[in-house]
Amino acid sequence: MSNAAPERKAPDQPWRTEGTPDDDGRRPPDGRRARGRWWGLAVTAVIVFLLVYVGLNYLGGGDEPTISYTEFSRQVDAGNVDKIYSKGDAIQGQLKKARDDPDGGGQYTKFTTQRPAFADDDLWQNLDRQDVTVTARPVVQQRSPLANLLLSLVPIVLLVAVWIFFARRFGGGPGGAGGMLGRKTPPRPVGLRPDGRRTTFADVAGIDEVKGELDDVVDFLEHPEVYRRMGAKMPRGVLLAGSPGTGKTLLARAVAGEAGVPFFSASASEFIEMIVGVGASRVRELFAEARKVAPSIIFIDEIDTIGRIRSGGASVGGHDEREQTLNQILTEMDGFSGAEGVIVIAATNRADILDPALTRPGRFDRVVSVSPPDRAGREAILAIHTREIPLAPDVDLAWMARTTPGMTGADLANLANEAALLAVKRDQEQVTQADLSEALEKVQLGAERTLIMPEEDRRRTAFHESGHALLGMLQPGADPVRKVTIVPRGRALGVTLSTPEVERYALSEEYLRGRIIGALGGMAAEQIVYGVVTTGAENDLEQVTNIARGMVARWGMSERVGRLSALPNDAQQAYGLAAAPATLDAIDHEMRRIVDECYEEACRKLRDHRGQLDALALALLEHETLEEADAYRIAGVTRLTKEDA
Ligand SMILES: Nc1ncnc2c1ncn2[C@@H]1O[C@H](COP(=O)(O)OP(=O)(O)OP(=O)(O)O)[C@@H](O)[C@H]1O
Ligand SMILES: [Zn+2]
Repeated sequence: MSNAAPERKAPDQPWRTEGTPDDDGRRPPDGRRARGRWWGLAVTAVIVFLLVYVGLNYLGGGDEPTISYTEFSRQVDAGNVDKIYSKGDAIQGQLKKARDDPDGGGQYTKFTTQRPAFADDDLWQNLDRQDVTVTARPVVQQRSPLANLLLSLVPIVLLVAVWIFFARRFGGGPGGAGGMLGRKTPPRPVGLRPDGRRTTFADVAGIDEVKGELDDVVDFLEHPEVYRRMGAKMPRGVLLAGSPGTGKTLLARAVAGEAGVPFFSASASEFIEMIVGVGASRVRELFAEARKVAPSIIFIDEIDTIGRIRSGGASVGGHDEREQTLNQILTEMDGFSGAEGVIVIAATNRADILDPALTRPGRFDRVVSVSPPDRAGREAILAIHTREIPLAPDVDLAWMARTTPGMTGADLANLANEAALLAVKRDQEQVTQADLSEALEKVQLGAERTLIMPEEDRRRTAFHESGHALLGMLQPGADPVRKVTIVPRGRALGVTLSTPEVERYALSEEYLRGRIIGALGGMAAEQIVYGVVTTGAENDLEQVTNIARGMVARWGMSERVGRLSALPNDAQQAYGLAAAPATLDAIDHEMRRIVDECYEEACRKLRDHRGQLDALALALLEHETLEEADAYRIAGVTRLTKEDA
C-alpha cells in the first residue's frame, strides 16, 4: 500500500462527442448507449402497433355473422326482420329475436349480407309489407376519403422508418444488397469544437519535438500543389505511438486544425465490431469521402486491434475480418497517387505488436513516438487546461507539475477538471491551490471511502502504514514520504504516498531495493507487532514482485541470470520465443533471493527503530492522516535532501 500508482482515467472532454456516431470512431458514451436503448423500445412499440393494426384491419371483420341472401329473404318473408341498414347491395340488419342459421352460422340476431346484382326479387315491397325499418346509410362507419388515404399510408411509412433505422444502425454492406438494405450515411468529417474553434497546436503542450515532426505534414496539407509541382512524395501515413492519454488523438486533430483541412476519425475496433463483412467496405467508403474533399486527414485510432502481427496458422473467429479490413486500408494507401492530399494518421499504444507490413515505405512509414510529458511539459499542459478556469492567486502550477511525475496529458486534464468540480461544490468563485491538491490526491489515490473499521483493524492498519512510512524515511536516496493515512481510499485500507523529488529516468539497484524494502515494510511491521501477517499486503507483494522481476530479468541486476533480457516481450512472444527453462528457474531463484534479503532487512530495521514505529502508529490512530513534515517530525527523522545525501 505504498507508492499508490496514479489512476488512469480518461477525462470527460466535452468536445469529444463531435461528429456523428458513425464517423466519430469512439465508443458511444453512456448517453449514446441509453439513446440506443430508447430506439430499441421505440422499434418494438412500432412493430407491436403494426401487428395490431394489421390484425384489426384485415383479419377481423365486424361482430355480425354474414348470412346468405337466401336466408335473409326467408327471414324477411317470415316477418322476423326488425330493421336494416343498406348501402348499395350491402345490407346490415337485426332480427326481432335470435334465429338459427340453416347454413350453419349458429344462432344470430344481427347479421350482414350482400344482395346479388342479378337478384330481381321485390325486396323493397317485401320489406315494406313486413314493416321493416329501412335506413339507407353506410354499412361501415365511413371515414373521410383523406383519413382513409392517410390510414392506409401509416403502415407503409412505419415500415420504411423501421427499415431506415436498421439500415443506419448496421452500416453499409458490400455490393448491391448493401446499397439497399445495409446503407448508412457516408462518413463525414468531424466538426469544430462547440466553441467554434479548431483544435490547433496551441492546444497541445509538452510534446514539442512531436509537433516539429508534424510541421511538414501540415505544410503539405496546406500547399499540396507546391509539392505536386516538385514531384515530391509526401508521407501517406503517420503512426503516432505512445501510451494512453498522451494526446495522440489531440495531435491528429491539431494537425487538421492547423492545416484547416477536414478531419475524418474512426476507430479500428469499430470496423471489426460491425456485423461481419462490412469492415472493408466501411474503409473503402471512408477513403472515398476523404478523397472527395482532399486535402484531408483520416485518423484511425487503436490501429493495433486490426494491425497486430498475424500469428501464423489457425484463423480464429474474427481473424479474417480483421485481415480483410487491414488489407483494405493498405490497398487504399497503396492506391494513393502521391500528391492526392489525403494523409492517414494512425494511433496505437502497442507499436511493438504491429504487423511490419504496416510500416513499410509508402504506408505508415513515419513513426512518431509520443511520450508522457516531463515537468515543464506538465506545467504547460496544466496551463492549457486551466485556461478557462478562474484561478486564485495562491495557485502554483509549477508546484503541481513537480508533484505529478508520470501523469499524462489526459491525467492532468482530469486533475484540472476535478479541481474545478470541487470549487463548484464549495461555492467558490475561484479554484484554489487546496482544491488542486485535493483533486490530485483524489486522482492518485481514488476518492476517500467512508468505511467503519473495527478498532482492531484500524490499529493494525496504523502499524502497517507506519512500517511503510518509516522505512521510506530511513532509506537513503528513497523518494520522500509525502503523506501517510489510514483513511481508506479506493481498495486500500490505508496509503503511504511517496513521490520523487526530481524526475527519475534511470533507477539504480540501490533505489529499487529501497522500494522493495519500503513496500515490504507494512508486512514486516505486522509481523513484528502481532507475530502474524494479514491479507492486507496483497498489493504490496504485487509491486515487490514486479520490481524484483524487472531487476532480474530486464535490467541485468542479477549475476546469476546475467545481462540479458530474459523475459520475452510481446513481439518475441508472438514469434514463439521464450526463455529456456533453466533461465526461468534462475529468474525465480534470484527474485526470491532479492525479496528475502529485503524482507530481512525491513524486519531488522523496524526492530531497531521500534520506538519510532510505535510513535508513528499512535499519531496515525489519533490524526488519521499525517502530512510530510509532521510524519518526519514524529518519527524523529531528518529529511535527507539530494544535497545532503
Ligand atoms: N500534450 C497534451 N497537451 C494538452 N492536453 C493533452 C495532452 N495530452 C492529452 N491531453 C488531454 O487529454 C485528452 C485525451 O487525450 P487523447 O485522447 O488525445 O489521448 P490519446 O493519446 O489519444 O489516448 P488514447 O490512446 O487513450 O486514445 C485530450 O483531449 C486533452 O484534453
Ligand atoms: Zn501496504
